[in-house]
Amino acid sequence: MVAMEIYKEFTFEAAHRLPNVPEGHKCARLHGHSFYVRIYVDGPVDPDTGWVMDFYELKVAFKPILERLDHYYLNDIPGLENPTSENLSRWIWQALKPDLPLLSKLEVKETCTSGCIYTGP
Ligand SMILES: Nc1nc2c(c(=O)[nH]1)N=C([C@H](O)[C@H](O)COP(=O)(O)OP(=O)(O)OP(=O)(O)O)CN2
Ligand SMILES: [Zn+2]
Repeated sequence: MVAMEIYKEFTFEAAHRLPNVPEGHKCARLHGHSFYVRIYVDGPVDPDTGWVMDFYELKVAFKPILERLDHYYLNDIPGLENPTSENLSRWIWQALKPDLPLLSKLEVKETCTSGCIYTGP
């Protein structure tokens, strides 16, 4: 059976500040981003359906997590007191993996030019 990696993209808006940056760093100030998240799952292509899993199921799995992030101040969310891209990636992974066992990788971008790729655990 052929294995493939598929993905789905999401965006959300949120505010944050980075509490542990050096004095005078611009990211210590409150600011916001249009965050971009790409969720990957890896698995065998079912010969009957022709897919690894339905993209819709991926959307359903991520929805409750998205709702915890969208239009919130990330620093207020338990586990995201220091909401760097790296910490946000790990936080999403830990929240999503139990409901999405085929999760293989995720990307978080906070600007057009800056982001993080995480492969767990
Ligand atoms: N390794 C990390 N470095 C930085 C993070 C991070 O999460 N991980 N975060 C920030 C800030 O949140 C900042 O908002 C984004 O940084 P930066 O790429 O410098 O943003 P710019 O808008 O200035 O990007 P340019 O495209 O270079 O204008 C900082 N560092
Ligand atoms: Zn930022």
